[in-house]
Amino acid sequence: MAAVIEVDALTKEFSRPDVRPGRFAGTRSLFTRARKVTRAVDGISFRIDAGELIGFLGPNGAGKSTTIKMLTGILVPTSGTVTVAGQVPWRDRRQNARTIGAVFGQRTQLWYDLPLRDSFGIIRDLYGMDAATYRTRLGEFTELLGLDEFIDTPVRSLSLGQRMRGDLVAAMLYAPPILYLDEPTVGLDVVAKGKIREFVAEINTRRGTTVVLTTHDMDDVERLCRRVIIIDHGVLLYEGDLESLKARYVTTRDIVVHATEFDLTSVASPFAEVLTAGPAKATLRFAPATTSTPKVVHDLTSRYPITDLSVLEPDLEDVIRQLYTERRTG
Ligand SMILES: Nc1ncnc2c1ncn2[C@@H]1O[C@H](COP(=O)(O)OP(=O)(O)OP(=O)(O)O)[C@@H](O)[C@H]1O
Repeated sequence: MAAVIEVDALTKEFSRPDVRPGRFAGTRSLFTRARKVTRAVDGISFRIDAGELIGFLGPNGAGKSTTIKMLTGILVPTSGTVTVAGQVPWRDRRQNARTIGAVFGQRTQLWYDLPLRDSFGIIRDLYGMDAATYRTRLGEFTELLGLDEFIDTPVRSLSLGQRMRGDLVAAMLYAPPILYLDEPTVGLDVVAKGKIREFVAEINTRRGTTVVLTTHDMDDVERLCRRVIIIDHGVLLYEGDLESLKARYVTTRDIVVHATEFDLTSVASPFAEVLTAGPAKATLRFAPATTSTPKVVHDLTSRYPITDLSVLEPDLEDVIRQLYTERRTG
């Protein structure tokens, strides 16, 4: 696969006058040249292939928005390079605007007083779309996202979930090959979240749109992303498969067994440690690095009349927390 986004040693510093508290606090900055520099992004490099749906993660203040702003051409880097579909985003802004779509969860790009339908019409004209393509695409998106009920309602009267769906359509109408989504499900109910996830998965698989998804919602990540980039304090912590990340940080797995006609209180296994054991249910822990799941399952089911069994999935939130902690203390 060819890389569609290439980021190399990317750095962004923000600098502002350093006003210190004191007797002349208010006037000090007029007379000194002292400036306070924040390095929001600190030399990160990564590649995103065409057609990927990648999670871009990090705690608050990690530098995610600053990075996305450089990828979309809103901010100019202090140093380092970015190419998006062969262009330098802040230099080729006009061309870049056709290459990318962007949705920022916290604010809308739609016209507040207009119904969605009129906003979409403006986008059609801005991007010079032909009538047939526009009609087909809008029809397809309307159906996917269930826009019918509110497409003629002014944006200011829409609920957050409805508005988000409108924003997604607006970003995808002209079929940009790359879509940036910044917290697209924040504050939404389960139904609206589900619709948005379905839409994102659909455009990624069916149209091959490359999607860069920033989110604090680990459900979004689990459901949508195979690969993730994780940053903290402007530094790259991880770039790779979600599964490998879990494998690296999850050193133990828990298995829960149930029995209806047998007392599990004294359950034991040479391959796992018993965490809790009651008459009908027991939880055991094993190390996947040395013992395979089938081995533990086979051992338990061959020796006990087990009626139900489940291996607990590692919690992504725990994995990521561990990654942040390791970096801060290590
Ligand atoms: N215009 C600016 N001027 C000064 N500092 C800034 C500016 N924009 C961002 N920062 C600082 O840069 C750092 C990274 O901010 P950024 O918004 O990129 O983080 P984030 O990962 O998007 O966080 P969140 O998840 O909270 O949105 C923060 O310390 C922030 O205060």
